[in-house]
Amino acid sequence: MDDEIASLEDLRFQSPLKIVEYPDPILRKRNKQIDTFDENLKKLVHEMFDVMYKTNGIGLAAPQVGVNVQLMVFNPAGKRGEGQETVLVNPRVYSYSKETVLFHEGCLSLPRIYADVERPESVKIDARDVNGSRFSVNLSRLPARVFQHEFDHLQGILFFDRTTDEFLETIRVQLEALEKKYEDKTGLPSPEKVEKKEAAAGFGKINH
Ligand SMILES: CSCC[C@H](NC=O)C(=O)N[C@@H](C)C(=O)N[C@@H](CO)C(=O)O
Ligand SMILES: [Fe+2]
Repeated sequence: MDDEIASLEDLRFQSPLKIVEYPDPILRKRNKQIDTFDENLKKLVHEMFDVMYKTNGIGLAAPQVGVNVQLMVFNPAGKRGEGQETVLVNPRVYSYSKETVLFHEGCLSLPRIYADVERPESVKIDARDVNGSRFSVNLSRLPARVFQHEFDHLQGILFFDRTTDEFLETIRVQLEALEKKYEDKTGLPSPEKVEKKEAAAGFGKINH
């Protein structure tokens, strides 16, 4: 676990939030712990839900909007006013179920790309809420799936890092198109290429 604490500067953001797409290096950076529970954090959370709903998401991690801190929001219903909105600050996993399930997953940072990803069916976590109060919760089914997808973002892992090389071949063209889009937009070489997956995957070894 990364114990570095985010400064006020690290928590600064620009409205309206925009989704950061692969292969932007922001998605692979370390995400710092939050210990400032103020109005700025509440505004960031509110705007994260806004952009998540607007882009047809069901979960969003702070690095996906360019803020490298340990924060995620999700609502498996995907609509404001429906389902349950969850905000997790500095989440930690206590345990994963042995039972795993496959799910067809998409990512707002990899538009229109989907993959079957195997993950534990349920997970026990603890976290702080937006006011800084600690709580524990057991998640299963879709909430557990979304949590694990967002928790990966907080470790710099993208869902295609968890697929087989054979599957990767089937989405290579789409990943390369995103790499070209990044190069055209920034004038910089893509910081990672799909064929260099092994070297570029996150900043830690994937455990399951
Ligand atoms: C199944 S976990 C997906 C979480 C992801 N969050 C951030 O990247 C996300 O919201 N992805 C969307 C593409 C998504 O899953 N949208 C839903 C509802 O439109 C879908 O079924 O595609
Ligand atoms: Fe994602």
